[in-house]
Amino acid sequence: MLPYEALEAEARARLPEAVFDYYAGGSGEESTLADNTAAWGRLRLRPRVLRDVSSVNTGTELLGARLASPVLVAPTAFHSLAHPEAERATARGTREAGSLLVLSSRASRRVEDVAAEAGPWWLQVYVFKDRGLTRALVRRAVAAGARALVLTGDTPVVGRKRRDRGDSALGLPEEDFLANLEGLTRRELAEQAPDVTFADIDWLRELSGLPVLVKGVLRADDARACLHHGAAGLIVSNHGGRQLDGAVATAEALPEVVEAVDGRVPVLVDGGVRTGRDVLRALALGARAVLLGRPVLWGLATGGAEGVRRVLDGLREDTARTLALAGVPDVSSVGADLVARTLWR
Ligand SMILES: Cc1cc2nc3c(=O)[nH]c(=O)nc-3n(C[C@H](O)[C@H](O)[C@H](O)COP(=O)(O)O)c2cc1C
Ligand SMILES: CC(C)CC(=O)C(=O)O
Repeated sequence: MLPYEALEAEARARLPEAVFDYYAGGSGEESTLADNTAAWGRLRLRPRVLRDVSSVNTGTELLGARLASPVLVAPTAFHSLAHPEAERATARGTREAGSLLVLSSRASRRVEDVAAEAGPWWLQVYVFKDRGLTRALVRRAVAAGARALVLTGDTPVVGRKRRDRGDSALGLPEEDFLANLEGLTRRELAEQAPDVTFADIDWLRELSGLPVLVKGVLRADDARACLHHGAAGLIVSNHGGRQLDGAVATAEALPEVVEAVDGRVPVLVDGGVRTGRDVLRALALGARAVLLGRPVLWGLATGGAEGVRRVLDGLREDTARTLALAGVPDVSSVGADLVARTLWR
């Protein structure tokens, strides 16, 4: 079994079935979920030979943050389903690994408590129907030291997951569901705003004074519109195959977005990144960094903060070995020549 498969199997054995299915599952027929991993695997590599790789540097700088590798933690909801220390453990493991946490608006612990354990972190923003809830959360995140906001653009409504057994099967306590929605006592009021638009990028930037990245971009025209509204970075993502099923795999969408952005802001990518080879493929297609969703949840479920650290350290080591095998001594010198584009169609 590959290390990722073994980790997932261990998490599956530990978690209640409904929780595992909530984390692992995708929407619709799960075709995008399957495609994400498969699409990275289809990209063939073109290693360089006879380069001195006696020292390989995976260190990366991203919007002012120094990171041990170009791998970040993607925002995922409700970590208390995986571990009693929840997002506090995720934050600690991420910091110990020298990575950056993107904290979900749907975190099950208060942002202030998570921030106390975190290294550099960004807040993922869902715009709620009641924009006052979003405003209050953003203000708290700024006060607690968030360095950027990540507006998720692909979730005006929540995708229907085929393995969903309903909220009650998850057993998520009400206070965990509402952890960051101040004063809210009923779940219904925490609905996504279906009228979220590009103008909300401007709103969030003015409200917070922080750089705003947009997550969920899969097209060149949307990428250009985000830049027009002052986005400081883009994340090519299909939400791990949990929103519009049938949406293009992120490895396929990335080149189009990179081309449209033309180096003006960093482009990141997530979805099905599991190995150092996948990290190399993403960088070769022009991404500055990748984000990990489910692998971090499996690390948390199997080992708390230490489990999260192990997952991130493991991927950093795999990335370093991959770079050495590809003849690349420094992540910053990964270029488009590393992938065979003729086979990629
Ligand atoms: C259980 C789960 C919860 C998620 N919750 C959020 C969320 O609250 N906000 C968000 O922007 N994305 C959310 N995502 C999407 C991730 O940020 C990310 O795009 C995706 O998981 C990356 O794919 P991967 O899991 O294959 O690595 C969630 C994904 C999962 C699996
Ligand atoms: C509460 C949901 C909107 C969280 C999420 O983004 C997801 O489960 O994919």
